Amino acid sequence: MHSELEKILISEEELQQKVQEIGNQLTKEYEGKFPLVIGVLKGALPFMADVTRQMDTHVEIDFMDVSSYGSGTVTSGEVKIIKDLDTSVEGRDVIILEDIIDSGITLNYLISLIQHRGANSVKIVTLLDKPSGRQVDLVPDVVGFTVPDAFVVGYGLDYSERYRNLPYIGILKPEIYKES
Ligand SMILES: O=P(O)(O)OC[C@H]1O[C@H](OP(=O)(O)OP(=O)(O)O)[C@H](O)[C@@H]1O
Ligand code: HPA
Ligand SMILES: [Mg+2]
Repeated sequence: MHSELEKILISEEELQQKVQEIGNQLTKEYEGKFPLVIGVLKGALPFMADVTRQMDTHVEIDFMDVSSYGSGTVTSGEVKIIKDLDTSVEGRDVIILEDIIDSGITLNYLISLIQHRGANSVKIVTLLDKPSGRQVDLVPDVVGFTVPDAFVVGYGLDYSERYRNLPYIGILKPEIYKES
């Protein structure tokens, strides 16, 4: 385990097992369709790479980069679009893939945007859900794991742009983010 972690919350094996289950579920739900899978950068990158490879249907992929955290552990409450989609969502069956829903502010914004642009359907799939952080009313359609009220890192999730490359999810030692 990385020395700056308090503990491992979800192992690499548990992640891979869950990703496979979610991929199978999406394969069944979108059979015969051509969903547009939107990954929310940067955190959703490993989850998106793994889950789309478990989907046995045609999929189109695209990315949005939005940010509300800056480099800290508390949301600014303001969502900025850093990179917009290349694809039109009009009439499409959209699947949004997220690494974590915490306050819900990022996804709340994205769902409204994509609905407003005329998507046929929008499904929210998140690897992690942290309900204790919620500031807006938002219930995802698919949740991999519910996590406690702690700052988690790994498998795409960062603190100050570090730890995204860990193959598991861990809880960061509080002294690491209290230092800065
Ligand atoms: O529910 P919320 O409180 O809005 O938090 C969740 C969002 O925050 C993180 O992204 P961040 O803005 O830190 O960008 P990153 O993915 O590039 O790390 C995370 O990846 C989610 O997208
Ligand atoms: O717990 C978290 N970890 C990393 N990024 C995050 N963005 C929102 N919550 C978190
Ligand atoms: Mg982040």
